[in-house]
Amino acid sequence: MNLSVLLEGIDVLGISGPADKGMDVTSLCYNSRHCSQNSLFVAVTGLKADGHDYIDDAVRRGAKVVVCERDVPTSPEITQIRVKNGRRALGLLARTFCGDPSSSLVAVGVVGTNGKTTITYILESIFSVAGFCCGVLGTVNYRYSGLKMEAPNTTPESLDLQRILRDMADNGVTHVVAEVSSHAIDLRRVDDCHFDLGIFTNLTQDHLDYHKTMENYYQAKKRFFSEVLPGGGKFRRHSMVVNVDDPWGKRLVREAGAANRPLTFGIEEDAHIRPSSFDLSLNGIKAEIAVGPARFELVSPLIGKFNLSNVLAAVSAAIALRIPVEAICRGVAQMNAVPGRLEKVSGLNQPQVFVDYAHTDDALRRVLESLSPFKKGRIITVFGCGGDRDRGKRPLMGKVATNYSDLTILTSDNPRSEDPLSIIGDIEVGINRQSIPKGSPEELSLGMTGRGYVVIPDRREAIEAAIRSARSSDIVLIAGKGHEDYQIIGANRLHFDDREIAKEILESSFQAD
Ligand SMILES: CC(=O)N[C@H]1[C@@H](OP(=O)(O)OP(=O)(O)OC[C@H]2O[C@@H](n3ccc(=O)[nH]c3=O)[C@H](O)[C@@H]2O)O[C@H](CO)[C@@H](O)[C@@H]1O[C@H](C)C(=O)N[C@@H](C)C(=O)N[C@H](CCC(=O)O)C(=O)O
Ligand SMILES: Nc1ncnc2c1ncn2[C@@H]1O[C@H](COP(=O)(O)OP(=O)(O)OP(=O)(O)O)[C@@H](O)[C@H]1O
Ligand SMILES: N[C@H](CCC[C@H](N)C(=O)O)C(=O)O
Ligand SMILES: [Mg+2]
Repeated sequence: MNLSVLLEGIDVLGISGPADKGMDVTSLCYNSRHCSQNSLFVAVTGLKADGHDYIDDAVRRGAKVVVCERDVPTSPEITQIRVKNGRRALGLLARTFCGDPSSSLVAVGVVGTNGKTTITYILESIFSVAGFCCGVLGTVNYRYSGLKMEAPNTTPESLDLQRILRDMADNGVTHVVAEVSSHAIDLRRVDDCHFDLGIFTNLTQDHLDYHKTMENYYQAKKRFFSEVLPGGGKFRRHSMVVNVDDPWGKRLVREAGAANRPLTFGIEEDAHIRPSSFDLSLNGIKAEIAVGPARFELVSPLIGKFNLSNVLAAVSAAIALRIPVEAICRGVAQMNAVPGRLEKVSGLNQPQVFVDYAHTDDALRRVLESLSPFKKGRIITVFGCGGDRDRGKRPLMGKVATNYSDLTILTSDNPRSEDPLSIIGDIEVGINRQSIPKGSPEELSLGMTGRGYVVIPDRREAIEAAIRSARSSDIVLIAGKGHEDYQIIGANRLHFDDREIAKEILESSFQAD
């Protein structure tokens, strides 16, 4: 693409080098290692590294244009374009380079601490029943038109996002549903995507390693509704769907509602869309939904009250997009499982074993609250906390898990660069050791029966101990890694899948019917 076309709309602070705006740029890159002949390299000041340190590398690989935030010595045949914020420029350049793909798509962004992935799956199912061709971007993968791509991040970097949206539009996709993480909003990954609708699920503690305070975390999410979304909506009535059971959701309506005409949903609170009655069982959800004076029935195979909230979010979004109720109900009913979210891995006559992605205290509490009414024996929970992530959530998760479980096994999640035992130590701080004593793995193998917790740092051994000590009347919850098929220990990413391991152990320990 012609450089002068590419630079339209970019706030250029200065240009040095040949500055031949007529030159042709063959590709855009934010990672020097991806540069080739006639690339344009955008130097991004990162949190770990500084793209400006890789300009030489980009040039060596063939980059002819460098967009940067400060002057960097380069050879005279390189065009250097100075901008205030490399990340911001990257998004704009990418949008132009890819032909602004989101303008021809209906795009829904899902924002919130928990429930995003689940809601994208439900909406995907509704869109498909309604006859639309749906693309999804999220934690589990990026998928559209029969393609499935690994997701290095829940929300892709702006350039990757624009490229994928381009490919979606070229392959017949009409509707996109994207999880929009707080990191993505803060790091400007989605600023150049036109969203038609934003969904807010909830806000509870997570990612304070990055945001530092809940207020900052809220402000990051709010930015999506107050700065990224407004003006985008192709559907005049509502461009924002909000869970008003969540106090931050109520605040969001007050602070970002005016420009977005919110459609609210809730189970406990008065809302535009709410269940007039519902029934929760291990077979799923049955609910009568009230939309003003209108009523309709729906069923979902998903388990738990938190999933009723997720269903309401998807239903509200679909209503805002004017999808017929009949298609909404069929779409909800057909979406029977989200990988690694309360995924049942056991069979008949075995303890009920679930693999779930709860990695915050709120998620753990809601999942355990949802399972508790159905327990005939004990609830045994296996979990750990990720390394190099929010440390403040560790004791909170320890408290919730041990309060709601008869037996808790503390283990490792993805320890990353941290010492697994020190992460477990942080979790133990939240446990009331007077009422919930620490047992040893030996006591557990001898049939420890009372309430308590045990530390088994090796995750496979922990899952094995939980399942082997379970009776067929027990429920085992393996939380934190859900769909992940790897474990990150130090810098190594090793194959590891809770579901595979649990099934293997169940097979060798219990006979399924
Ligand atoms: C905290 C965070 O989000 N960091 C993201 C950010 O990294 P960064 O700014 O630190 O980048 P950096 O590593 O310092 O590098 C700076 C620049 O130098 C460039 N570079 C670097 C090396 C080199 O050889 N050549 C080169 O050009 C890099 O390409 C980059 O442009 O920008 C990178 C490029 O897009 C992302 O890969 C990286 O995600 C990291 C891997 C990450 O772990 N992110 C997580 C926390 C995250 O984003 N999570 C949310 C979901 C959370 C949830 O849902 O619970 C997500 O959306 O995935
Ligand atoms: N509405 C909800 N409220 C609270 N907890 C929830 C809700 N929905 C799901 N959960 C819990 O949170 C976990 C993660 O759910 P899901 O993957 O749908 O959320 P997410 O927002 O995409 O998370 P992430 O940010 O990690 O990608 C689930 O496994 C479940 O334990
Ligand atoms: N996307 C989330 C997922 C965490 C999942 C958990 N398994 C971990 O590794 O901490 C994060 O990056 O914080
Ligand atoms: Mg997700």
